[in-house]
Amino acid sequence: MKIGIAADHAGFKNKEALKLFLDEKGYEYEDFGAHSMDPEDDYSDIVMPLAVAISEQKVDKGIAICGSGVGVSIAANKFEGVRAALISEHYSAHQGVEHDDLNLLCMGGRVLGAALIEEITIAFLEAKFIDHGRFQRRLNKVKAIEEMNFKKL
Ligand SMILES: O=C(CO)[C@H](O)[C@H](O)[C@H](O)COP(=O)(O)O
Repeated sequence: MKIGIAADHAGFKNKEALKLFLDEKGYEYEDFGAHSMDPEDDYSDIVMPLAVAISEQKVDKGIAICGSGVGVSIAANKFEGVRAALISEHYSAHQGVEHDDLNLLCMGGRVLGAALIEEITIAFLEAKFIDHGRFQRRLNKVKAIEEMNFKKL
């Protein structure tokens, strides 16, 4: 599984800590930045390369952290094929993947502690989409909405 991670200035320290945790657990990942704590590393800029990689299926699952997790989730969901959600507890982290094929986990570095970020991350990474029945039907409807591309109407 190819994993990508990204964070703005507000999530930078969380991302660095999460990298150590992922190393310890044996996950391989690509760091899409930011690579320092520059306050001009805005969430929209830093999440874009990761969202593009997910959209182009170069990355299977992504993790994005900003101060609240709101900014990165809003920006990332503008990209085709990206299903980003702001998650702050264990249940939604795995249910989001199992039912909704969540592929970008967004978290708030100013909201969550390190232990919870780690627990949520593992739940998200270990979960698999249940690719049949009502979950597939609902996902197909979400994809159909995406394909309508309302801006062109
Ligand atoms: O949470 C965020 C967006 O939802 C951002 O990461 C920032 O934390 C937030 O906008 C606050 O920005 P600041 O320039 O660090 O005050």
